[in-house]
Amino acid sequence: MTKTSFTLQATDGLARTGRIDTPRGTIRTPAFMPVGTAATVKAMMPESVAATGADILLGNTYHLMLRPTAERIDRLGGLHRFMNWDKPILTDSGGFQVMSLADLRKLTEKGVTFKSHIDGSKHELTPERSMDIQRLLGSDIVMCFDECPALPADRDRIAESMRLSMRWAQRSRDAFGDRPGYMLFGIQQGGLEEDLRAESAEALRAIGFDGYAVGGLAVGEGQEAMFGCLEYAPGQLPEDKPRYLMGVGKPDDIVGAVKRGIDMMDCVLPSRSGRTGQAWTRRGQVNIKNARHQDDPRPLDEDCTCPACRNYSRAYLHHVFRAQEMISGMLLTWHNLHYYQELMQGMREAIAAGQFAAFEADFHALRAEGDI
Ligand SMILES: CCCSCc1cc(N)cc2c(=O)[nH]c(N)nc12
Repeated sequence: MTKTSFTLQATDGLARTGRIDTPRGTIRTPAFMPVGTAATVKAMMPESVAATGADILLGNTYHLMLRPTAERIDRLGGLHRFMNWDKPILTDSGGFQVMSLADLRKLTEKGVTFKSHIDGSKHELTPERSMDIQRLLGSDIVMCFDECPALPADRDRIAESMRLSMRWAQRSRDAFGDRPGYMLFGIQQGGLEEDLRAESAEALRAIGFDGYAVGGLAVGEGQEAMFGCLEYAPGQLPEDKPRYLMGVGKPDDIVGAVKRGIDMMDCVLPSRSGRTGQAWTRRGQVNIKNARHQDDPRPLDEDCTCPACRNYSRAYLHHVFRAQEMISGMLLTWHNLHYYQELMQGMREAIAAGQFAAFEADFHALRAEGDI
């Protein structure tokens, strides 16, 4: 197969389930995408990430351009070969990470210049350079180069930033060119302003993309404001293309986003919190470092089939976290990513069966029971 396609298979209310077909494999939607920032999902072997059920993972233009550089990865056969992951990879375009990580940033119409947070070296990112880096990496899904303003921000700042991102979206589209088998996603901006988001959606639709991201959220606005924006933002985007909500989120954020028409999400939370001893379960969150677990022979989650829950007790997990043993982050990261993928599979099945409302009710009822 040399082409890509998105097929909607069922809807239930605004929730949708479908598939994105690419030459490197199929992505079942709604999909959760683990984040592999520096060519690794931290504390996980690629085979383990695949075993959790992930169909796709994320990489970061910003991190990989600084170290080991996109040119080196290209010379070594591309990111898939480099990190031993042969399924699809989506890469973010770098602007968001520059604004959150780099030093001495300078933003102009052309792009951004900045100093590396690693060694202070000077760099420039533009829509054209971002497309070139993502091509060198071999990304299956390429993100437009955009600017994501930190919230809160006044309306004029949000409007100005969104319009810059739309000009950058056109330049990204022009620089990406015609690449059968690869997808380019536009990124909607506009903060929490419905009319600015509509303007952004129309600008992206006129340019034309293989998928559309809802950007500019999960930047401190809180769940209520995010859901308020998701009441209208997904519906402003083309119905026949994938809709990707960037940087989200906690399990209840994810269920609420799918309910409102989102098809793809990514977040560092399950892997990052796994390394700090925070387990996400169907009954809520468990801090395994809490002393109450030190004699508990039960698994994290009696109903979970991941290696951590099948083979280890809470007492053991508590011990290896207290002892700062490497296996601690491995086991809890595996559990969290497994749980996230189970949640996505449960939603895909519920939407296909027209039972999403019941799924959502059960999801919240289990968490309300407490006693975890
Ligand atoms: C690997 C990380 C991917 S998601 C990063 C991210 C997260 C959030 N919350 C928003 C944005 C955004 O508006 N634009 C871009 N490019 N990225 C964003």
